[in-house]
Amino acid sequence: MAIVVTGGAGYIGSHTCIELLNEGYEVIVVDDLRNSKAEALHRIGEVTGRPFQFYRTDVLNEDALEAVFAGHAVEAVIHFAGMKAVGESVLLPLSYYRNNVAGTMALCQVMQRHGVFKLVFSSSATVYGVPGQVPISEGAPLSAINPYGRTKLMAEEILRDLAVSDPRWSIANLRYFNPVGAHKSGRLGEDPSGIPNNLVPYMTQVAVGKLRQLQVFGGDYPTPDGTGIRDYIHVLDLAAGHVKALERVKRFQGAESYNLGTGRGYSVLEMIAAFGRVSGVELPYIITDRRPGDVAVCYADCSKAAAELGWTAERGLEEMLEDTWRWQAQNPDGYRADRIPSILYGITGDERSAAVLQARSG
Ligand SMILES: NC(=O)c1ccc[n+]([C@@H]2O[C@H](COP(=O)([O-])OP(=O)(O)OC[C@H]3O[C@@H](n4cnc5c(N)ncnc54)[C@H](O)[C@@H]3O)[C@@H](O)[C@H]2O)c1
Ligand SMILES: O=c1ccn([C@@H]2O[C@H](COP(=O)(O)OP(=O)(O)O[C@H]3O[C@H](CO)[C@H](O)[C@H](O)[C@H]3O)[C@@H](O)[C@H]2O)c(=O)[nH]1
Repeated sequence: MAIVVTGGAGYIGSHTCIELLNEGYEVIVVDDLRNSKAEALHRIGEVTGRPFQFYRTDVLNEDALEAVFAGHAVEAVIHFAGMKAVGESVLLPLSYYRNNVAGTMALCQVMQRHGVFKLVFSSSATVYGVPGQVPISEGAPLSAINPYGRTKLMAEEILRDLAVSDPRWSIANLRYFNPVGAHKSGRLGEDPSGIPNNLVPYMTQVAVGKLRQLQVFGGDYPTPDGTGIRDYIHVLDLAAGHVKALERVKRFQGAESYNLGTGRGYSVLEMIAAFGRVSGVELPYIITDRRPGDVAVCYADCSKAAAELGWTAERGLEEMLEDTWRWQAQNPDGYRADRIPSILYGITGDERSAAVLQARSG
């Protein structure tokens, strides 16, 4: 039985594919590569030494998805495919609702037609809006303050309705806090297109000289040093959390939500200091105005994931930054400078349709 991983070429998806392959799962990646490179797929094969299937298609293309499900005995789906930039979602709300909400609906419709009812969904701590208290537990009030957040909230609600409508569904909504870090090999990591929105990729691009200096958004928050506090979690811990959630959806019915974080918050200035210790690079920074929409403090209560998934994050901040730094230093241009994937993979035919590709190591 196989696991379909939508968005498996992306940052969190690629690390999760590695974890799944290492655990002996059969993996089928569905990704249209709108925000990733086929090179990431090659590297999954390289570090695991295991083959997997890749279909280059948009999850909104139901005919292509049908072909994927018709061609394999699919046991469950992990649905990462989605767009994730808050600022972009304000400018392109229709694209965000279409991709993140309609895409999730299209996927569920195809799953239902093929009798596949186990789903692990990529949600976000953004569904807590401005948290009333920390640590945030899953029972906290939900709200969203931008279109991206609303897409995640709507998708979660649709999935809850689906689970109520038919007891065959088992769905885990995983609410990630702040994913950072990279694979230990230095071969896979986060490869943002354009100027990064998020703190850690911005820091590492300043450190390699691609960006001039870091702007610290706000020095007057009600926190010990005045800067924003977040719960950063290693992408390898997140990946392990997906495997645990997959095991869990095999054993329960309904829809459940789980926080995936460490339960520990760090301020921006603490992040800069820790990065300096790990990399030896003193980052130039300037404290500027607050970024609109940012909250002061956000960290998770992860006790539900510990109790029900048997999962806790194991890696600390320095390990997260060390691994990110290794990836950035070894790949200053991300996946771009490497092999030409279209030749390597022999992508044929209409790339928008489901071209079946066999990704192999070496
Ligand atoms: N990285 C974060 O900070 C964060 C935090 C919380 C939640 N999430 C969610 O986790 C998921 C994965 O995030 P990521 O950081 O790995 O992002 P990413 O952009 O690196 O990966 C997403 C992948 O999905 C693919 N994709 C997007 N839309 C698609 C579509 N319609 N059809 C097929 N493929 C499509 C992209 O090409 C990309 O490979 C997203 O749903 C995101 O919203 C991310
Ligand atoms: O250049 C930067 C970038 C960020 N920050 C600060 O660093 C902290 C972390 O910011 P990120 O942009 O890395 O992460 P966010 O917490 O803002 O948001 C991330 O986590 C959220 C969930 O908590 C959502 O999932 C969202 O999509 C995702 O980008 C914040 O205090 C922010 O103000 C800076 O000071 N300078």
